[in-house]
Amino acid sequence: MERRYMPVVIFLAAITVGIIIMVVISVVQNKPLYQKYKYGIVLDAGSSHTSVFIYEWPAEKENNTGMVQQKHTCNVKGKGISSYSANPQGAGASLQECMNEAKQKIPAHRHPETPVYLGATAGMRLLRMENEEASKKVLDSVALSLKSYPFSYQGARIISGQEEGAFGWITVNYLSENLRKPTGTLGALDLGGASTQITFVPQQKIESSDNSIDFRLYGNNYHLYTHSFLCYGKDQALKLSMGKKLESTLKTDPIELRDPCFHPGYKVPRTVPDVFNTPCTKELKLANENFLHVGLGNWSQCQQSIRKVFNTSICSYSKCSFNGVFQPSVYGDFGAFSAFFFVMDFLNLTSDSLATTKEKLAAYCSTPWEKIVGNHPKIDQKYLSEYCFSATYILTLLEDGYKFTSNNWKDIRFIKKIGDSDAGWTLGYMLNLTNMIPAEAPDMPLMPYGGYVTFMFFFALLILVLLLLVYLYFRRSTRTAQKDII
Ligand SMILES: O=c1[nH]cnc2c1ncn2[C@@H]1O[C@H](COP(=O)(O)OP(=O)(O)O)[C@@H](O)[C@H]1O
Ligand SMILES: [Ca+2]
Repeated sequence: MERRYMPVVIFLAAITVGIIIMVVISVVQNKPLYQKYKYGIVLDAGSSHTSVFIYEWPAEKENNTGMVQQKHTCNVKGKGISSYSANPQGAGASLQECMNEAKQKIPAHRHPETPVYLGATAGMRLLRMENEEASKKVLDSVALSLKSYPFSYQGARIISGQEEGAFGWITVNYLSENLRKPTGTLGALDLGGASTQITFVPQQKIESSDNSIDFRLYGNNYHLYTHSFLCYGKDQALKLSMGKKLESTLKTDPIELRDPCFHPGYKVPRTVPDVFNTPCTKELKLANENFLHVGLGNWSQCQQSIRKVFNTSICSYSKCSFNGVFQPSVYGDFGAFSAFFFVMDFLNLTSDSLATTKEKLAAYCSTPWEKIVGNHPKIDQKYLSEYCFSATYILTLLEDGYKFTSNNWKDIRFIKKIGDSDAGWTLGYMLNLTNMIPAEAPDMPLMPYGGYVTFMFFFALLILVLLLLVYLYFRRSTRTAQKDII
């Protein structure tokens, strides 16, 4: 081969190698060239109501953190499934409207592969304690209803308090993309109507095995503390607290229950079984079944009365939250969701110091009931009348129960959603059951997307320049050759 062609050969070889590198990188980087979405459905059968969550994720990226998003939610009309104990068929029927909506929201060709899970929480735990047969019938009824849809039915069951706490923790940390980073995680505080959960990575040893859960996620080990207090959701706690007041006052004053946790001017006739119709309160045999529930609107007396539902005098560990339950010192930031958020957000108390929160709440509780109703004509009066109690309960639970202080109060973030997805146990439950959180970290793309685009751009530019140089070189050498001939 003539020597003058050597540079051409080298240029061509360089170009070929360049093209091969570009093709290889683009194949590795863009394995899925177009995105297909997959779906999953979880029903949260809570004590007060049932919600249907539809999740969506890119089919090829299901093992990456933060990829699963909430696409849609539907609130089932009426009360929670545990309220159908006398009419179990009604429980299954109640789900129809939301399940039909799910059929509309998910593309038909995905229906057969879309898993459906139903998890029932504390309302059903209480019904199971009260009447196991009835709780089975209710679960059978919702199972039958869910099986009639074209989705892939994966079961309807009562989840444990530990699962409820741990999956809530997984949800908030998955959505905050904390799981693949060496940085800290977010503790999870969930307040329901019938139970409440606290879950976090503690700094101290976990002294009771009931409160300890271990996970290996994306190559990291997590040693979690979790506890679920049955009967300490806000609706059952109200019954506990009213029950205590009734026990001490009805004997002397059988007509009126004077309650500092309700607004002055609030007066509602109630019956004793209204308060004692749950396994959380002991049955009281009282001749007079009717009483008048009268509000006093006194925040500090309200807090005093709520403190009585927390037993802090027994503890067989180095430290306890309440009722003899082991709890290490709270550590790190916390996401407080569900009713923690609903109540504190309604009262605009999500971003003040603990002292200011107490001051504002005291003023709110002492506001006359008439004025509260006038200010919020559209809010359901049952919810409205209970916000003073609920917020006082939340402060007492967090401060006296879990031992948050004015110093770490700001570590509690009252949240409803992270991105488009609700904070709650449902997402974590689905991620776990579909094995979407691998124990080991999945392969990362070769380079971040921005770096990839820049790289490809400059590489393409380089090849263009090389082609230009080859062209110029050829033109010059042919001209020289022609001159030589002449
Ligand atoms: O808009 C609201 N304002 C106040 N409380 C609410 C609102 N929406 C839901 N809640 C309350 O949140 C709680 C949800 O509890 P859930 O039904 O999940 O019970 P569970 O988790 O104990 O089984 C209930 O006490 C319900 O009344
Ligand atoms: Ca709940």
